[in-house]
Amino acid sequence: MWSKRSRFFIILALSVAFTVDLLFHILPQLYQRSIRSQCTCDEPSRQSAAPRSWGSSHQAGGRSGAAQTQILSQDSGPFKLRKLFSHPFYQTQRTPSDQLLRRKDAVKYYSYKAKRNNRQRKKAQEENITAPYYSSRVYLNSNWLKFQLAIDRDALYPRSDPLIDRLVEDLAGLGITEADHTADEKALNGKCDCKKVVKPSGIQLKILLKFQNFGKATFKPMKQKREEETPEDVFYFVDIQRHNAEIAAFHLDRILDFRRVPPVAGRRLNVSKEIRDLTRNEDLKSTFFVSPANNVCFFARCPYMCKTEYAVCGNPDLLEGSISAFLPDLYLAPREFIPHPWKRSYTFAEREEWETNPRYCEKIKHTPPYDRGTRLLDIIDMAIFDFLTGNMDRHHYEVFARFAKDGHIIHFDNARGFGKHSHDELSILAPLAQCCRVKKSTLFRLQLLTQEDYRLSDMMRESLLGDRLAPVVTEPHLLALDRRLRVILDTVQKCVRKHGQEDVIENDMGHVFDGVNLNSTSTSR
Ligand SMILES: Nc1ncnc2c1ncn2[C@@H]1O[C@H](COP(=O)(O)OP(=O)(O)OP(=O)(O)O)[C@@H](O)[C@H]1O
Ligand SMILES: [Mn+2]
Repeated sequence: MWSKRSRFFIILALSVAFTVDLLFHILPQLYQRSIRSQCTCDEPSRQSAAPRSWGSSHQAGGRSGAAQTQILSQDSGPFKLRKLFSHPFYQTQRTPSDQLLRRKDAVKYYSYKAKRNNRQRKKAQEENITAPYYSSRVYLNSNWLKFQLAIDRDALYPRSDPLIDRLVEDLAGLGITEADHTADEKALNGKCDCKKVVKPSGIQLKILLKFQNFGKATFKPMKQKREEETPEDVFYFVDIQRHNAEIAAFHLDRILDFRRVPPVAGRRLNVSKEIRDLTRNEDLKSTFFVSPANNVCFFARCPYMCKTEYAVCGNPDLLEGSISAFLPDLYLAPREFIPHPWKRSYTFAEREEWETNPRYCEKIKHTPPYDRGTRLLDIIDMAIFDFLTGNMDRHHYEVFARFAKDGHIIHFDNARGFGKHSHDELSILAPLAQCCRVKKSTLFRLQLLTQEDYRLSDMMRESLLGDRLAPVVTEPHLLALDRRLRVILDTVQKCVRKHGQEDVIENDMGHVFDGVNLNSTSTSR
């Protein structure tokens, strides 16, 4: 058998092997496990983990502290939301609607643009910029194109389609290939050849992002922390834009079943690597600087009011913001830009007619495009939506030109909502209060959202947990939604008392819910 000496060496070798295993495998694993059990796990890196979206897989990941704890405590995702979306009020079928785009035209147009981009790539490489190559394989099957192709006369996206959740995941996680000023900022600098210039965008800073799959989006950076309320003396037209309001508005619009806000996701960008290094726009590049606190900052270059005081800064590079999916290019789907009939005066002293004339709605009712179809009712839906968020900045609205008077309104630009949770701005409800009209479908859903099992604040809380920047808004803002919902329903009730149900409630649901007693879903709780 083995000598004493070789037995000694075998034991020694085994002890060394065990010690190595203990030191380098067992202990680190135990340590990791103990950390994981306590950690509030910060968001993992951008590309490695797309945010968990409610429509797809339901494991918790990519969440920060409080939000993650909350998700883990609810076994498998958004019970309440799923229950809401399967309620009969959310199942009504409309007749198949007109699509906005013809697939053939869209594919031809984007293929042309991809080819043009590929040609520019060559030039860019000569300038030492790495530009991406777009093959049709990259974009023909992508969620942004599917989203654009699904837009129809009734809404920007279909109900309960997992496509939207996948698109939101893309917005929050896909690799960015290029950054630029948005078209309206280019127009201000005289560099836009676009036929349809929208309007000056003042001090608001937005960035156009292009993704690796040829999709596009607008990024609005964080300017105000979630916890800050807009000070009382600030006028609505100089109020700051809030990225979290853009995100929350998308979720609210979906919960109300309007589906008129383009999909939005929250995301933290590395402003050096994902904006400065990826832009070929020298103007944009030149607005970057390092702050005294060593943070990377940049600002909007525009003809008035844009100085470094209005800059946004990363920490030191990371900056959170909202990313909104692009609607089809204006070449494919031109939009009309229409002044809002209840727009506010954008001066300190002047008043608009709707503020002084109690019969203003009568006049509007007889003015095209409000004299037929659902446009006026859509404006009232938008007033309800804006009252809930507290957004007073609705000066214009946009519709797809192709649908003319029959198309839905697009709820663009919701960044001035969620400013004050402690104040309900009743004047936003003027279209409803003055016209005393509301769609039955809207009213039914609003009433449903006051019920214990479907409470609006609970729906919003749950829905927003799906965003990477959760919690997107603070608790008082969520509770304000319930309070404001009651104000809306009280306004409708007053109208019904004055004019009768027939005159106030527009039956857009056919006879399916004829048996439902509006009072059985009453506002009082
Ligand atoms: N997701 C999008 N897809 C396509 N176009 C968009 C999108 N978001 C914004 N736009 C266009 O850009 C315009 C300005 O956007 P938005 O109002 O959100 O920015 P803003 O900085 O608040 O501008 P403003 O100060 O003019 O209100 C919109 O009216 C719309 O025409
Ligand atoms: Mn705006």
